[in-house]
Amino acid sequence: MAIQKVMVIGAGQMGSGIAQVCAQAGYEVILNDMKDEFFERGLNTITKNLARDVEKGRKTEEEKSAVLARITKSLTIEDAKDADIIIEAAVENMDIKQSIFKQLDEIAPKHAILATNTSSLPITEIAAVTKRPEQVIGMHFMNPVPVMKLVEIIRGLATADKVYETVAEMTKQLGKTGVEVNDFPGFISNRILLPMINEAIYALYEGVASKEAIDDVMKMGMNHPMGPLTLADFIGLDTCLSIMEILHEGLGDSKYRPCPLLRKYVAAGWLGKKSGRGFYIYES
Ligand SMILES: CC(=O)CC(=O)SCCNC(=O)CCNC(=O)[C@H](O)C(C)(C)COP(=O)(O)OP(=O)(O)OC[C@H]1O[C@@H](n2cnc3c(N)ncnc32)[C@H](O)[C@@H]1OP(=O)(O)O
Ligand SMILES: NC(=O)C1=CN([C@@H]2O[C@H](COP(=O)(O)OP(=O)(O)OC[C@H]3O[C@@H](n4cnc5c(N)ncnc54)[C@H](OP(=O)(O)O)[C@@H]3O)[C@@H](O)[C@H]2O)C=CC1
Repeated sequence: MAIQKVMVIGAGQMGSGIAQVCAQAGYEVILNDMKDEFFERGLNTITKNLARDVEKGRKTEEEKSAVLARITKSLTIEDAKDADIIIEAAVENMDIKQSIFKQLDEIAPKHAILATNTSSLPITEIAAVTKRPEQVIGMHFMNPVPVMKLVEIIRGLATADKVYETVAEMTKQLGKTGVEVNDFPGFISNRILLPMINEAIYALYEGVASKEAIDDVMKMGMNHPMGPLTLADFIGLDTCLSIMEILHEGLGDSKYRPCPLLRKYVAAGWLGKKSGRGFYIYES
């Protein structure tokens, strides 16, 4: 199936990045969020990223305008009616994702693929609320989307081979590398990454070292580009907590219990970079 029109649901840090790389690859993109201000915030991020590319000589002003012209605003899920693929990047919450997929199943054309950028939720459970589970798949981009090469492509229990192949081909068109993964909580990326981040938070909670020291050890000692606490802030502490809860519940092992300090920060609204404060404080 030839994909021409892509709808992205959620214009947050991931949705805006996905919309940008799709538009850069020549796809027509419908970028959806619930409120105008959320869409505008997402478009603003895309515009800034493209402006930086122009500044650095990687794009011309005309190319920047052409990418932006391929992105259309949407504030209603009804706009899925003529999309070939919908990539959902709303918040990491099963009820919200199932409600979106139920509606998409009613609205989207029969041939349309319903993909989710979930970090950890079972694809099979999301697919189960639709009448087309064979057309539901995980397309897990990494943050920041315009920079990171990987897309984990996750097959749900019922995902058809043809759908997998179409998504693998689209991933290549986006200039990314797809890696095939089966449907288990956290897939590969977050099953390995998040316990490390959670352990770093435990180290802080138990007073083993300061946040800066913990980050320095992993940056300078292990050559990680960001320390784990900086990375947690970058991902979003709400998303980190959701992923740990899904690992804990889905794999049933106490080694995945979320650190109480992580829960406390999320309860306080300290969500990391996106809210201005997490382990560190950020200027807007
Ligand atoms: C939670 C999940 O489900 C899965 C996940 O995504 S987990 C998170 C995975 N991501 C990571 O682990 C990221 C780790 N961090 C990094 O790789 C790097 O710190 C980084 C790429 C984010 C920034 O790199 P850096 O060298 O520290 O900073 P900087 O020099 O400013 O940026 C490097 C390049 O990335 C670009 N960049 C940085 N942040 C960006 C952003 N948010 N959006 C777009 N481009 C960005 C910069 O423009 C720069 O490009 P050029 O060098 O070509 O101009
Ligand atoms: N952060 C990361 O590093 C990564 C995250 N992911 C996954 O991507 C998804 C999005 O995460 P991220 O971009 O960080 O989160 P953000 O909080 O930045 O963005 C989510 C966006 O979706 C909007 N939204 C919520 N519900 C709906 C809905 N029903 N319809 C349309 N839009 C909606 C939110 O609006 P509002 O602000 O009102 O809630 C917000 O604008 C999650 O599933 C996450 O697990 C995957 C890879 C990496």
